[in-house]
Amino acid sequence: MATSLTLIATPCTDPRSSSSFALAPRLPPRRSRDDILIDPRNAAAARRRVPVRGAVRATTLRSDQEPAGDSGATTTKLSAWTSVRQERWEGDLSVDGHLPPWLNGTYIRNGPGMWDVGEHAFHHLFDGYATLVRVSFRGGGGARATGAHRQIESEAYRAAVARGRPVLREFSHCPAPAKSLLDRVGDLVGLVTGAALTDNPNSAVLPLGDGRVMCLTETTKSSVLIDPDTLETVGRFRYTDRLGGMVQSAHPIVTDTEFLTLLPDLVRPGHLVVRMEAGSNERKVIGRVDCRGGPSPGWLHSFAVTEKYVVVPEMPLRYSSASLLTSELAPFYAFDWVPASGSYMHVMCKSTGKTVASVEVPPFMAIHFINAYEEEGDEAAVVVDCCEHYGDPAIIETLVLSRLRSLRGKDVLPNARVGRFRIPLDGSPFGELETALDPEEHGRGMDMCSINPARLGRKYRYAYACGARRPCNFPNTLTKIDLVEKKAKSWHEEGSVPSEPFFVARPGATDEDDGVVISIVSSDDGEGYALVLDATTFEEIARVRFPYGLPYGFHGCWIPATEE
Ligand SMILES: CC1=C(/C=C/C(C)=C\C=C\C(C)=C\C=C\C=C(C)\C=C\C=O)C(C)(C)CCC1
Ligand SMILES: [Fe+2]
Repeated sequence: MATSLTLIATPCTDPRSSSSFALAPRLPPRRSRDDILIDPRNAAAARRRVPVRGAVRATTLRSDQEPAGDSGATTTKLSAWTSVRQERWEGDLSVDGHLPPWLNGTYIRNGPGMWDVGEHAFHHLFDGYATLVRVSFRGGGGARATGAHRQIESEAYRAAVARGRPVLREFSHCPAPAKSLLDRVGDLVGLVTGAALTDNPNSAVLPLGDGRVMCLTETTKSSVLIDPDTLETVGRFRYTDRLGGMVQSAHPIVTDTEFLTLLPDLVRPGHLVVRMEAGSNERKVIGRVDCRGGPSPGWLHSFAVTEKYVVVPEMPLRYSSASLLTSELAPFYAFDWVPASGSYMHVMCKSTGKTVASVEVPPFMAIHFINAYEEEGDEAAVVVDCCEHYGDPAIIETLVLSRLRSLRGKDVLPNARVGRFRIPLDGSPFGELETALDPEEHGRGMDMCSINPARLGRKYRYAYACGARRPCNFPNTLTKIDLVEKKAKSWHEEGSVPSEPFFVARPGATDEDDGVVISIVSSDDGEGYALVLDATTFEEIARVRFPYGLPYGFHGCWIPATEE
């Protein structure tokens, strides 16, 4: 079996695009299925898996360690959990349906699209090397769009490709300890300084207020800038402050003027709340929240803000400092589940840095916060919504790749709901956690959410998220949640895996749901397309098709076209 991962340039001439190319890693052949020849010149053939003369040979990187499949896992053409087959591609996309004439700009999605390197197959969804997918809409409602995908060239990715195996610590993967004493000293230095941790920025993609576009995940060093047109990795985002910190939230809150984020303190459990002005690389501390439980801060993938406050969650799934500093896996990979440590919500005033509320709340488990807002009056409070997994960290294990591949159609997705916290601002010691709407409305699946950004930190009505049509092992619907009527509408197609529904507002819109929702879908028959839904009716209005299936990805963003 070929194990070399040397990158080889393989020119790819696509008559529909003058700038198409592919750079395919030399990869081990698949064992379980036929190799696939993808030729962007013949999308239909690629979809039917018909080899095309002169096509770019791009071998699929599917893991050999896939368990003996059931539920059709061995026969499906679904590409969601399969490594992207080429390092990059770019070309024209065909549109089925009618795009709104005002849709003029670029949608980019980030996510872990490559889970295999050399002989090594990653174990967990979160481990994959970052793959960007772009769809550019030209406005005017035309029947064409352009698209691309490209790997982010982090140090973790480049080193893995060069060495034919992962070199840095990924979510569920710790590199084997060095053999020589000298190398072991080097390893220790790497662990203590954070140099041994990944910089693979596979979670979010964020247009900053100054026009730069950042991709990142949970390590501070994973912040990189990319070119939104070419998807090229521009380079690491260098913070010019001296705040350091090994980890950060993967979801900074970015507006035209600022970038707010949280830096967990693993040594003295707490979080620094920091702000960076648009155009700057310097984070400044707003304040510090001390954790109330221990022994380390609660995992903080995302958080929420209101107009005046930053809400800092503290849940019992806590960073395992030992795991991050010794490169050994904890019970939940990088985390420990410590239910006795309690669950808390802290509220910090953005302008003074003072903690105005710190309450104990019922146990919770949330990866993604949806939004938050202030309620005024006699019973002033902060309301915070999240995708809540009933205080159970089982969702982490649900996202192991072998389970995603082999348990399709089995009803093993843990229940989730829209959890709504009420944090009183009158000094009361406790906050409430209730279910915002009957979870049956969205099939008891709930994650990967977006809102109209104009409602950020304000009272709002609609959230878009992935829900469930059971039986399923992964969220498989796109769902619009009406938090006032407490109802949901869903899009679903049997066997398809849609990624985060991302809301894009119509320019000039005043209604909260006036716009479209974009999601990238990996379909059961092996196709990959951007689905565009009318956000008001939640009806499908267009599919923008890639000539090959796409891997699952996490979060998207929208960059409006600039006036020419
Ligand atoms: C989490 C830590 C690390 C790495 C994290 C990475 C690389 C990615 C995390 C991605 C996440 C949390 C994605 C969440 C997706 C949730 C889904 C799809 C939910 C579906 C539910 O139904 C480090 C940097 C390795 C170490 C610190 C912790
Ligand atoms: Fe996320």
